[in-house]
Amino acid sequence: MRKIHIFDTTLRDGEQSPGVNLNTKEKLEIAYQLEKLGVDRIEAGFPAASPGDLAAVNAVARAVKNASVIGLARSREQDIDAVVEALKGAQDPALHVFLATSPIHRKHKLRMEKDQVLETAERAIKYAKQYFSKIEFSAEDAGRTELDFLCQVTDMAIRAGATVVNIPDTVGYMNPSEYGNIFKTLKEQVPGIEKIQLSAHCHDDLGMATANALAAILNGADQIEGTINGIGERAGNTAIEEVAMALATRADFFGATTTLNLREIAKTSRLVSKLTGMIVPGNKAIVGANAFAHESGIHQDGMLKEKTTYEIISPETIGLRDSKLVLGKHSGRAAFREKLIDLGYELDEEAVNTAFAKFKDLADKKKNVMDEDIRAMLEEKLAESPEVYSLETIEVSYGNKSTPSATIRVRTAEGEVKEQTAEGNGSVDAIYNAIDGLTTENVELEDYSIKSVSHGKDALGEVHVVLKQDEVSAQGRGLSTDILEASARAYIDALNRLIEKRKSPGRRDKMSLI
Ligand SMILES: CC(=O)SCCNC(=O)CCNC(=O)[C@H](O)C(C)(C)COP(=O)(O)OP(=O)(O)OC[C@H]1O[C@@H](n2cnc3c(N)ncnc32)[C@H](O)[C@@H]1OP(=O)(O)O
Ligand SMILES: CC(C)C(=O)C(=O)O
Ligand SMILES: [Mg+2]
Repeated sequence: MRKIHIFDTTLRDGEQSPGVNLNTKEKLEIAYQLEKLGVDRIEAGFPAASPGDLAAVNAVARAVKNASVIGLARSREQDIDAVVEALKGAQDPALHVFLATSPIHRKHKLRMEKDQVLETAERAIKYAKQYFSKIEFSAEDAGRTELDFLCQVTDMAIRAGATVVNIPDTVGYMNPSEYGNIFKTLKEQVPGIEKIQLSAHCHDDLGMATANALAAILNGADQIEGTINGIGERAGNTAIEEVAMALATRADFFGATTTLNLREIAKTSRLVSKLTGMIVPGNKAIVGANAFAHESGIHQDGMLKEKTTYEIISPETIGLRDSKLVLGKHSGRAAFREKLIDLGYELDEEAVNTAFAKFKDLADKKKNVMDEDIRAMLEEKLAESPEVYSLETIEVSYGNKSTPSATIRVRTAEGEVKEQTAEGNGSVDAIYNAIDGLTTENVELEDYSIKSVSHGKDALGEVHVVLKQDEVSAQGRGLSTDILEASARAYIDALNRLIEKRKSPGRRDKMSLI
């Protein structure tokens, strides 16, 4: 299999992401992790950009032992000198020098004719040659450069002494067949091309950075440049983890491989996200939180039977522990049953069905049903003692300039529906006054507490109350995504238990599974 070299530019192009600024310590931490990941080349920064970046590149250059360390420079002597300075102490230093070649860049940015571009780049490469044996030349905006001129530029770079020629799609304008064709043409038409490595550097403006990089590989590219998590200027660069996993997963198709230690991918992604502050979207290929998560019942059932039904990569390959079955409104019984086993509950089929129906109700109200939600739902008391009152509906009116009121409708054990409206000094007080008005019980609220069962705005709220009547007290619990409903449920639960206790005084409260 052909080996594809991985040129990591997380610390240079990745750092060009708006809002990202890595200090020396952070660059070093990422560089050490990139070494563990096994990238071949690390572009550590642009030393001419600032004394701080020069110092950071120098720290990386001195620290890294198992990858070549590279600094970027314009085709200007002072930039090249800054790279020479920054790479002092590097075990395997290399220069990356660039000049734009496309008509748009020549005319508007550089204000140079074609021959001036050729001369300037040639002069820079030859100047650098006295300091570096390894020089990569990039024809910036190669994607929008006339193909015959790009052949001329590549020829010049090889003759001047470049060891790698990079073909950047600087503005992410290419599609895979066009970009692949550039590599094919250069391979066919430029003399001496076999003496150097051809490199691909893609941007994701049209979402094709990885596809374009793979097309380059299919057409002879020896090196892929990219960043971890695909961060970088504007929409970012080719994500290295995507290329590495595409080659590993579809070796049958690409016939090429990297020497990356794939098990370090997840860790590297997390570190880069943490230090750059660039959050990885949940649906990001390979490293997104959902890349190995399955939510829908049919998929979960398939996964439980055989993982390859819905996973083309095993999470262990990139250093994750396992796939996740996420319970939500699309989940089915198979995944729910599995979750119950995971959480340590043994329920018979009927209990599973009852719990599953409750779970579906909850999933309609809540985006993510967490383990804590399921535990709380399962441990909610069984209607073991007959419910004297059960909550039918609740309506609360609250305004900071008006008196809160609540209308509660309950059903009695005999099937009678009763409704009562009451006011209170707060919403919960109004609810409790309305419930009091529905019953003939004279109870005292001894304790009230509320807590969130899981996390997030839609977390389940759990209310505990203790009611007292003639020295007998009972506690009740209510659970809902709405705290007022949870409050009403807790009060009615305690009321039912109090009535039950009065009827059979020796009996203890018992919580049990559904
Ligand atoms: C596609 C890429 O990712 S390229 C890399 C982008 N990275 C950076 O720009 C790194 C951070 N940059 C910087 O700190 C600054 O831009 C510096 C220090 C490099 C230069 O700063 P300044 O001297 O103030 O120049 P400024 O940034 O305003 O303009 C860039 C100049 O470089 C010229 N230039 C651009 N690319 C090149 C090149 N490859 N070779 C030679 N000159 C170039 C421009 O034409 C412009 O020249 P002009 O001032 O004569 O018009
Ligand atoms: C410096 C070059 C390689 C670059 O980042 C680009 O053209 O996108
Ligand atoms: Mg770039």
